[in-house]
Amino acid sequence: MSEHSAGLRTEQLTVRYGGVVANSDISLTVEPGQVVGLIGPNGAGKTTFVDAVTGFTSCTGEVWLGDRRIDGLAPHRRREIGLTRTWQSGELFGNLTVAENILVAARPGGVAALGRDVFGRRASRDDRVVERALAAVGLADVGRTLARDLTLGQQKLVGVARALAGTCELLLLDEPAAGLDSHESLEFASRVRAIAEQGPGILLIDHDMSLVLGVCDVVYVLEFGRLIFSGPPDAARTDPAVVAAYLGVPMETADA
Ligand SMILES: Nc1ncnc2c1ncn2[C@@H]1O[C@H](COP(=O)(O)OP(=O)(O)OP(=O)(O)O)[C@@H](O)[C@H]1O
Repeated sequence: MSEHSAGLRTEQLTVRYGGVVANSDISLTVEPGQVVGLIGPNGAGKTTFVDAVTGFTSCTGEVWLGDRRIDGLAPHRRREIGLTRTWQSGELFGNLTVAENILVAARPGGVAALGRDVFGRRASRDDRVVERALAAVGLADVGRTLARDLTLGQQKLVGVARALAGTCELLLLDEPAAGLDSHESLEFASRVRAIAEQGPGILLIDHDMSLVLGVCDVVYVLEFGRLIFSGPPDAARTDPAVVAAYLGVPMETADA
């Protein structure tokens, strides 16, 4: 992670898939150190937004990381300058250790590179990358554990550590807590908050409303590709448009 993280800003980001406007004029900001939620019903366009920001789908409009406009950059260049993400299908490689799972994502050459020079001069630098990434998610001692031997909650955190390894200015988490029980989800939320406090802004997509509304500083709500709300989580809980589009009924505040 960088000590001086850069925020994310999009201006009128629009994605069309044929006749479907999956994202329409989305202007959104994630400041360094902020946790920002992006919520909405299935098919609202949340993953499309992450794909567009990270360069995996094309868009019109503008994407900025700090003072650098990045919407013309290839996905791997955006990753190199610190725009990192998790994937909805972000399973770990069960037969690899946690450290190997992290290095596979963090290093050019992937699994092959691990075999080539695991005993070489890059090894100590790799150790530091793994150490820092695991410390950031509060899992200092699991580097040598096989990924399949972790609890689901630990696996989710290693998925986040994998995204944090190397340069991370801005972290996009796409349904990172799917499948966690309420206790694990609370633990996950505190880790997300702790990561943001170390510098990077975080964009969090999840359907667990206790998690999102509990941990985020700001939330944006999408419906049919359009933003229908942006503001503090407590205002989202009772906003009529958000309730009608997504929540169904107003939600109590976290401390109610
Ligand atoms: N590659 C694609 N080609 C064509 N249409 C797509 C593609 N990806 C997504 N869509 C469409 O774009 C819209 C937004 O989908 P998206 O997956 O971004 O929604 P989402 O909010 O992430 O949904 P979920 O909560 O189910 O993950 C949907 O109508 C979807 O069918």
